[in-house]
Amino acid sequence: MTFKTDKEAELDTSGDQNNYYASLVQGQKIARVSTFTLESGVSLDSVPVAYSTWGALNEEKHNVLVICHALTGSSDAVDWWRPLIGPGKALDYSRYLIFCANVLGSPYGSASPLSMNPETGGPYGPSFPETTIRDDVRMQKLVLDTLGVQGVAVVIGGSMGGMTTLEWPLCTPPGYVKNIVPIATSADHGAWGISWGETQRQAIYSDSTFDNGWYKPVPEGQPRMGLGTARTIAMLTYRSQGSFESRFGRKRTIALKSKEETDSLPTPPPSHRGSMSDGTPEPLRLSPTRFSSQNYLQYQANKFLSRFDANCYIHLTKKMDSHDVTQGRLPQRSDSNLQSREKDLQLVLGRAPPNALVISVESDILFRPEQQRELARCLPDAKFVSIESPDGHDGFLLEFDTLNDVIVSHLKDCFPSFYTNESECPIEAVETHADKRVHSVFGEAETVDF
Ligand SMILES: CC(=O)SCCNC(=O)CCNC(=O)[C@H](O)C(C)(C)COP(=O)(O)OP(=O)(O)OC[C@H]1O[C@@H](n2cnc3c(N)ncnc32)[C@H](O)[C@@H]1OP(=O)(O)O
Ligand SMILES: N[C@@H](CCO)C(=O)O
Repeated sequence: MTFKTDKEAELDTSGDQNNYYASLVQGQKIARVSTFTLESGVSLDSVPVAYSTWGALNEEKHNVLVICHALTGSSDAVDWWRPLIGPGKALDYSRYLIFCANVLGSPYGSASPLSMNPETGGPYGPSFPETTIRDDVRMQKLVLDTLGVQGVAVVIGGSMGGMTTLEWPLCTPPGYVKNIVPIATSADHGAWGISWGETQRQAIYSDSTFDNGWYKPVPEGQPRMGLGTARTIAMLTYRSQGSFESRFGRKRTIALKSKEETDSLPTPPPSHRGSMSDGTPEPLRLSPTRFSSQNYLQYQANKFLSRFDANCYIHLTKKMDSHDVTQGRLPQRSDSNLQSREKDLQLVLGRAPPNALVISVESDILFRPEQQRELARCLPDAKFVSIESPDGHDGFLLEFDTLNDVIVSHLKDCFPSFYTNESECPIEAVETHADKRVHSVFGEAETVDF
């Protein structure tokens, strides 16, 4: 199938054969947009957009549920929201066509720093142009057009995915999106969020192997120290002090180190070692005792290094920094006619559909509950739900039961016609790979070899 018109998507199965990270994602498809002009004015040609779908379109082609992934997610929502997906669940592919696309700049299959730059024949690397949340929405809408979609029932997403969720009704024709569920997100990325992102980027820049972004872009070529440190910093913002204390407290563990790693440990001078009771220096331990929380962070860093790319990480954190729903959407005003922040937000978000469900995680220190309360006040007739969770920001990826209950009940209220018969799947031909997945097991590994 080929489209000659600019800015239409062509369905394609080739993807980018050289992208290792995209090969980690199961069952996704690729659409290719012939020409796309980014908000920055830069044009890209033959732009791949990786996406996954579950379920089928109804006759009116408007039973679409769009999921927007977070910073390091992929189009495979089953990978990170599995307990919410399935018949009778919040993301019910027997009632909706569920669509989730990978954002621009992510390593999981859409155009990114890993893509080939046609001008050089090599990967874009750090020269990949900046993209915005609005670019993602406009791009994903083109893919929906190609799939024949006439309208979207609801857009749901958390964190960066919540930013995308907010932009969907603002970047598409009025009435195209009927409802939104922004979770653990904000109307703009404030100084706090920008600064955490900058701290993580600085960790990457300071790694000597980063080479201004021109490292070999496969897991082995990564600026490992920098990206690993960025992830450990990020993990602290995704969780909470309470969850760290209750999970790890002062528990200790033995870090199993390789002989090479142990041999390369610097030998501290005797004055820096502890003392034995007779005053002689404490002997060096070859397997130093570590706190369990240190091990956990190291483990998370290593896990991340095997699945994410540093240039993509920098790109996506900058994309989040660009998020501001009011940007370019407010009338020109003189200084004497300035409005309050809330009035400005009401003006812009007033264009979103009514009855949004805004969800907050009460212990979130990154996207703070007051930011979601503000959204709920400024979106027309919105509802606000706070989820009790000790897990901080990542609560939106962990509190499955509560999320499921509040979203199901909300969708039943908003779209009763999709729920007329509880016992039957209104769409028979349901194609999904959701059922074939193995549930991931979260557990404690107190002694980890890395
Ligand atoms: C193809 C792709 O990869 S797509 C992208 C997938 N990822 C995403 O979509 C991003 C969103 N997901 C996330 O951010 C995370 O996965 C979350 C929030 C959903 C869950 O985080 P997790 O890291 O799985 O949870 P948690 O914090 O409980 O950590 C569990 C892991 O830490 C390990 N762990 C726990 N305690 C310790 C410790 N003291 N020391 C070392 N390791 C430990 C566990 O063994 C477990 O290991 P495993 O992941 O290999 O099973
Ligand atoms: N844990 C999530 C948090 C970002 O919101 C991620 O890595 O994408």
